[in-house]
Amino acid sequence: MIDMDDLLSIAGKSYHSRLLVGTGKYRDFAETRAAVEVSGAQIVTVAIRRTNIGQHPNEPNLLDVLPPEKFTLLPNTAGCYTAMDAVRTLRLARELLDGHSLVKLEVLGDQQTLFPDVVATLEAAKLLVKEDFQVMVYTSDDPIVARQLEDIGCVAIMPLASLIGSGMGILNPWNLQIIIENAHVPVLVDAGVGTASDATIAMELGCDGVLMNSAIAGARNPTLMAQAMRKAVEAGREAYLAGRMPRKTYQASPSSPTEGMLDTLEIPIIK
Ligand SMILES: CC(=O)[C@@H](O)[C@H](O)COP(=O)(O)O
Repeated sequence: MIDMDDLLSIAGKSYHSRLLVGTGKYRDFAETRAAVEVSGAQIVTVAIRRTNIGQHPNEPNLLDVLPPEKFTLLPNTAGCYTAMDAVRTLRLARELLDGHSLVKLEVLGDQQTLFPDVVATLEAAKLLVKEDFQVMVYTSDDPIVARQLEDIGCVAIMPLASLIGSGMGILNPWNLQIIIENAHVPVLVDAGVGTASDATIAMELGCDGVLMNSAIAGARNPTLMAQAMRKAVEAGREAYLAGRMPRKTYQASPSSPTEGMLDTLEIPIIK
């Protein structure tokens, strides 16, 4: 049973779900809506430069299927390659969403890897925090950059598990662990989750949440995968809170007592 008091707290607001989902790559808005519903996600991220949330008044609007009264929208800067592009994109989002300030910043370094440009990310984060945005920030799994982003005032740090859309899972759990241990704001894995066990591992490591898009949207059955991801995040969180059995050295330990066992037959040594 889920502990209803175990809440994810971001920028002063609390959420029961620790799974955050993207809204891209689905066949249509109906499929997006179905997957988001089943995932149980309360925070959904929207690529402002790709998705219509009012920029094009005569086209289908994502907000009609994911109303802001029901979901916390997280406008993101997917497709931005400079700090200023990202800042301008989020200013537009704030206008379209009546002053909404919780955003996800990502500034990409190149079109091939979609790795974050951490220098530009730091620059954009500084500008956005100054403009009173509450910035959740996509970054590399570098603990030093994570600390610098937190020092700037970002409200959540979102290191990648692996390349966006790759589905390769968590490549560097050790770095993630350092980031988690040192952070004073929520840490959420973002990008690269491929299947349910990846999400569980992230949560077992102590992540506060997981953000994903491709693993659900790209599954053969997106709504079924959305359900699996919801359970995976919950299971990982529970395992983390329960605390795993000690794992000090790789050494066997008999499951039944060894005292009082019958003597074995003496085996002659063959020369
Ligand atoms: C960084 C970013 O924009 C993420 O929201 C990304 O879209 C999710 O990555 P996956 O598609 O790999 O889950």
